[in-house]
Parts: sequence; C-alpha cells; structure tokens
Amino acid sequence: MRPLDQLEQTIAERKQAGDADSSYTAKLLAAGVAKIGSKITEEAAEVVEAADEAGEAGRQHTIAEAGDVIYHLMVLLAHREITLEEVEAEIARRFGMSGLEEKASRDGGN
Ligand SMILES: N=c1c2ncn([C@@H]3O[C@H](COP(=O)(O)OP(=O)(O)OP(=O)(O)O)[C@@H](O)[C@H]3O)c2ncn1[C@@H]1O[C@H](COP(=O)(O)O)[C@@H](O)[C@H]1O
Repeated sequence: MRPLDQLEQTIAERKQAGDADSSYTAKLLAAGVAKIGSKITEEAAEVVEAADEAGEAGRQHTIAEAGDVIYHLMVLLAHREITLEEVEAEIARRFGMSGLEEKASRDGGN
C-alpha cells in the first residue's frame, strides 16, 4: 500500500473510533474545519520558510514540513468525507491542460 493510502486509512480509522485523549488525529477531527484549517495555514507558512533555507539541511526541513502540510490536508479531506481517489481524479482531469488555460476557462484569465 502507498504511504498516502495507508495514512488515509489510519485517518479514517481515527475518525470512526479514535479517542481525542490518545490520538492527535481524532482530536483534530473533533475540533472541526476552523482548527484543521488553521493548522494547514500554519504548516503551509512553515514549508515556505523551510524552502528558503540553504543546503541539504533546508531541503530535509522542507521535506519534513511538506509531510506536515499533507497530513493536515488529508485530515481536512477526511473531515469533509473526500477521498484521495477523488482528489487524484481531479488532478488527472487537469492533465493536458495548462494552468493558464484552466484559469482562462474559469475567469476569463484575470
Ligand atoms: N502523519 C502524521 C503527522 N504529521 C504531523 N503530525 C502532528 O502534527 C502536529 C503538528 O505539529 P505542531 O508542533 O504544530 O503541533 P502542536 O503544537 O501539538 O499542535 P496544536 O496544539 O497547535 O494543535 C504534531 O503533533 C505532529 O505529531 C502528525 N500526526 C499524525 N500523523 C499520522 O497519523 C497517525 C495517527 O496519529 P494519532 O492520531 O496521533 O494516533 C500517525 O501514526 C502518523 O502516521
């Protein structure tokens, strides 16, 4: 199983039967969108900061912070009952379309 699929499964288990006293994931899920969202914002700022750090240490720090962002985003998706498969389908749908083209199709390119 891919690590992301395994993580999705663990988060789903915590959602079903997690105890907020012993599971960080269960605690976040119980806290809701605002709390999960603020963690995503915080971790996103940290990954950007890390990406500006020089050398291999900065690279490793960026990897660690990226893991935090992805984990918290996956908790948010689980909270909204959105599967990784659905997000992957959306990503696949965009293959072959440039980001600029996609933007133009949405808002006239503004
Ligand atoms: N991948 C992760 C993961 N990544 C980051 N984190 C947690 O995210 C938190 C982010 O760091 P912070 O310093 O901001 O956390 P904090 O200050 O304690 O958080 P707040 O009080 O600010 O909410 C830390 O507590 C990390 O341990 C994660 N917690 C859990 N997982 C996965 O989820 C599984 C289940 O975890 P539990 O739900 O805790 O059993 C684990 O085995 C992992 O596989």
